[in-house]
Amino acid sequence: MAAPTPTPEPEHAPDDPKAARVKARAEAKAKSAALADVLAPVKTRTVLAQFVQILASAATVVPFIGIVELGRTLLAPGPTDTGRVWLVVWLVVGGLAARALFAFLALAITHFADLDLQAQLRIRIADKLGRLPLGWFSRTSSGAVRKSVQNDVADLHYLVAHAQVEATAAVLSPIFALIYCFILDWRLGLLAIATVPLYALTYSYMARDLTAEMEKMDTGVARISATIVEFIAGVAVVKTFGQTGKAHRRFIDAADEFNDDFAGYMGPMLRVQAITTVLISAPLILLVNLGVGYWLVDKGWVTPIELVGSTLIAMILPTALLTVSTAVHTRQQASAAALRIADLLAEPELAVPENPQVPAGHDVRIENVHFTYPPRLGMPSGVKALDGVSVELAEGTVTALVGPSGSGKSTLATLLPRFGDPDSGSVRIGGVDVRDIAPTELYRHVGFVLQDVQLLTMSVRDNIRLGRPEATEEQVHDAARAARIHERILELSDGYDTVVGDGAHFSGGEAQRVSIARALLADTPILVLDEATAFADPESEAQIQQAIGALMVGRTVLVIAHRLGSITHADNIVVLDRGRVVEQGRQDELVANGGLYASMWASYEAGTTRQDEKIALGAVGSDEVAR
Ligand SMILES: Nc1ncnc2c1ncn2[C@@H]1O[C@H](COP(=O)(O)OP(=O)(O)OP(=O)(O)O)[C@@H](O)[C@H]1O
Repeated sequence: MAAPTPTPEPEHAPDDPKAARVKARAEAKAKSAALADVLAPVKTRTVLAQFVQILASAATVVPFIGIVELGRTLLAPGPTDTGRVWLVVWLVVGGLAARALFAFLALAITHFADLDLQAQLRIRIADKLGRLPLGWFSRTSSGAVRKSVQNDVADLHYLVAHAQVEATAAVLSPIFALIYCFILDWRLGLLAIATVPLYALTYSYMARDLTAEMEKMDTGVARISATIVEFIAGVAVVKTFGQTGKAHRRFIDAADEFNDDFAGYMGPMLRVQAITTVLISAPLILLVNLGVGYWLVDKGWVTPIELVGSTLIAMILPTALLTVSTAVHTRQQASAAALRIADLLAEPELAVPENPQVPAGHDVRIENVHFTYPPRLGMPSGVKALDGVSVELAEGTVTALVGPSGSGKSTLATLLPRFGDPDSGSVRIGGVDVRDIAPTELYRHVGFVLQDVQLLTMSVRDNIRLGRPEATEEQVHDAARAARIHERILELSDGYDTVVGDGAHFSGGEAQRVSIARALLADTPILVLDEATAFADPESEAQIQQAIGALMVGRTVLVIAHRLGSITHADNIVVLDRGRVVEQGRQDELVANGGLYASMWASYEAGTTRQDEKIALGAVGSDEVAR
């Protein structure tokens, strides 16, 4: 009898308040730790600024003392003691000046600290991006990366430059002033803060669930940012195919979701603010202080001038409390930003070998490789792309990877230049595991020309000699000639000096030939090639094929083949299906085998014949031919 299949545990126990609380606590702890880690480089300076702000806050109380002392002197019976009046006036002026000076100093310290921190973080992030595996970039949207580098780093500004100093001022200035109130009379001290406990209790009770709402809102902003970048990147295709409505949908969905999250946060937040602000509003404080204060004066426990002094102090409390709550809010926002930065900084880097080795030869041996893409939004379990693949590439031979879409061709090919490392199994070049080869050494051995051609905003010449900056003009021209792009470059306004994107606008096929020239010049003995010619017209395609032909000579080549016609002479054809090698061999062997390749070949030939017939009848345009 078959064993009963255990019921899988649900990933999240829904609506379990205890689990939710534990999770929330763990997240809050992670955020605090992330924030502390990100802010560590400026900690000493922010503490120093807070100390300076303590002095400024202490000076805040001097004008209040001055007012009471002035009142006492002026209202004292007999002639006015002008000497004492002047003394008090100078004291007040001195107090105000000291407060302004210390407050300025504190903010200057934090602003300079913030400038340094932003620069350091951007450098750390850029450095990190340089050490992440190339595969990370294809998994992560450029919108999310931009948000980390720009918005998240900038979100820390208010926290570092303002919030900590302002919160210190907001807490300590009233405390110093209140101490003075209590010195005047303990009843006046209590009266000044009479409405604060009510405010604090109401606020914390009403705002207890808002943190989660704010996080949702933050995630929403990241999602909108990512969809905008994706939408803009693909806008030409979208417009051409009249799919504006569909393509908008992802953005609209993200925006709608954000609207809901925003309303979910702002609605309760406004309610909290409206109710709690009344409890610390100036009229209510004035009413309580003057009403009860009149009674204290009437009883003879305090003098009217003391009541005026303490009432003025009570009036600064609302501003102070609002500053504190803004600082708390900013801290939450900055914590979320810090967590994203910390997450990015904690992404696993491409492991750099401690004792790097140099490959002895240029054969490639892929042994029992398994590879699973990490889980991501909407795909919690990850995708197993390679399932025990073994392939050997003899030195100087051409190996073609074929197989249905999604069979793992790109994943396998990009393991050679370490876009990612396999979960198990190994990729060896010249007998050395690619993980034991220093990255710079590896890229001297392995070059790649992929579908997504990246030309940088620099001169065409610099684009071509990216992998070999010391190349001479002649070598650059030779590579461009071999890649069938030299003539086209000479037609540009400034020839090889033309800057890509400014004066040089290449078609897809031309850009591909520039990247082939780049690979030719880099002259790596091993080459990973994606021979997609999707954008090319027949003439351009023929040129690309010639360029690729030039590129393949004398190298160990792994080519991802999309059109079987171009790889019939490959030394080995590896057929992948669902992450496994289902057959391999030469073209004639595989066709004779009658397996997956044979059926792919049959439909390829049938397609080509149909295309030829259509061309003969004049029924297709040139771009259709290219497809
Ligand atoms: N970045 C990624 N994150 C998650 N899954 C991925 C990622 N890239 C590819 N996959 C999945 O891994 C599997 C293999 O994909 P891969 O791109 O290697 O196949 P392919 O044969 O090159 O496909 P195609 O011919 O369409 O380019 C597919 O199921 C694919 O959906």
